[in-house]
Amino acid sequence: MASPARVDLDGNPIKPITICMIGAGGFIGSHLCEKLMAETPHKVLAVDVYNDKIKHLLEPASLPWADRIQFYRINIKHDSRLEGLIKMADLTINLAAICTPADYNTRPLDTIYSNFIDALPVVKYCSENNKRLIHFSTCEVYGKTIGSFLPKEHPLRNDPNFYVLKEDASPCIFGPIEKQRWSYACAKQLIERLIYAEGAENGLEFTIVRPFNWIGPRMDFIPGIDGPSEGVPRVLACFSNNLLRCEPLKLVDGGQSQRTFVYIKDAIEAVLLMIENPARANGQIFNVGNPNNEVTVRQLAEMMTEIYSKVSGEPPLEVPSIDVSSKEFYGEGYDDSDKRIPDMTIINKQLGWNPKTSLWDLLDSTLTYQHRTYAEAIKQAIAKPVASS
Ligand SMILES: NC(=O)c1ccc[n+]([C@@H]2O[C@H](COP(=O)([O-])OP(=O)(O)OC[C@H]3O[C@@H](n4cnc5c(N)ncnc54)[C@H](O)[C@@H]3O)[C@@H](O)[C@H]2O)c1
Ligand SMILES: O=c1ccn([C@@H]2O[C@H](COP(=O)(O)OP(=O)(O)O[C@H]3OC[C@@H](O)[C@H](O)[C@H]3O)[C@@H](O)[C@H]2O)c(=O)[nH]1
Repeated sequence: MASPARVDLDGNPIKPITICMIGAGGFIGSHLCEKLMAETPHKVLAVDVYNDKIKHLLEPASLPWADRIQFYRINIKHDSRLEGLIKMADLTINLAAICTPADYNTRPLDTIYSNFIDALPVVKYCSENNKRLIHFSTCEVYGKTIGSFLPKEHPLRNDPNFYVLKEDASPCIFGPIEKQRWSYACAKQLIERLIYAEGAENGLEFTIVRPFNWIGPRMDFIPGIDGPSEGVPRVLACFSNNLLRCEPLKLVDGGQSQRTFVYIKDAIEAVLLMIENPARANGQIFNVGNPNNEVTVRQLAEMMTEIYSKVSGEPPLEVPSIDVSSKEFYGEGYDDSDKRIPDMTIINKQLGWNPKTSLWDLLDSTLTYQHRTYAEAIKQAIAKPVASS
């Protein structure tokens, strides 16, 4: 019996489309490709310089979706095939970016080029060819909260008007130019403004996504195992690496910054709704996060330590964390977002989406994955120098 036709939020049947996904080999791209292959009839032209995270979707040729996904090893900085792929597709999703904070102040030029200049042709080709674009921006475009400028004990710091981040109302507050941490946020803000202007002046159909710390399996890399030993990934991978190696977790400037974390699988549901409901998503900027999962970085470290001990069966370290200064950890020019609570009004109204997974549950499944994937390799890497001496 044929499976029932899939319908959108307004009850209309969903037609299969072709998606040009740029940055498909990254963390978010790999989960989005998985979802599209397993649960939809859509085709994906997967563009990236790497494909390790989607290899399991590309091989063997007997996979049920083999004729619906094709990988193109393309650096969008300089490859004339890009326009052709955008023309072949109904929708382009641009995920490509340098997006790890350790790069923002140490490789500021690459960061600005990657997040602004390299995204320009993608926007231009979509606009000129009347193709829909879903562009990945960031919650970092909000920068610091208004409340962060009030004295520590000021009562208005507890007023949501001073910290909740709203797509259509909140200002974007960055530090001075020498704090190059904000070069990423600034480049992302300018490409958002350009896309918005293409919509206003030339009718580009666009959706902008502002992810609020999406985390889960396959995020970044474990230094010395599947990435450079001196590399500094985002916090989930940094802390996972410390836990796997039985080293104290490093709390930058005391771990006082606050974040809300959302499970990648919840967030991907929101992206699928955007893909399949263009009438509700076009012209919108969406916060995608989980306002209920807020912790300080210190609390995150404590929670991950407890969960990892349960998952691995190893007792927690006697000294589970140490404080490091941001200058020591990231170098000159680092700065930080103090607090990130997404307002959910727009995504609720347009797409009826809400995140489901608690921080405890998402860390439990993610750390189970990290342990299963890396514990043995770390053990061998640690044993190596001893064995060869
Ligand atoms: N993960 C999050 O919580 C988060 C938060 C805010 C914003 N974002 C945004 O979402 C997008 C995806 O993030 P992610 O977490 O999957 O990062 P990621 O680094 O895992 O993925 C980015 C992918 O883009 C590819 N890429 C970069 N430059 C390229 C180029 N010139 N040509 C071809 N491919 C290129 C990389 O190889 C990588 O596979 C980024 O734009 C990022 O700024 C993510
Ligand atoms: O080992 C570590 C790593 C990180 N941290 C802290 O943990 C917090 C989170 O750091 P992450 O590296 O995950 O990145 P951030 O949340 O600061 O920014 C991220 O969020 C939005 C996206 O656009 C980007 O993926 C990235 O810029 C920061 O306060 C950082 O200083 C530690 O205390 N210890």
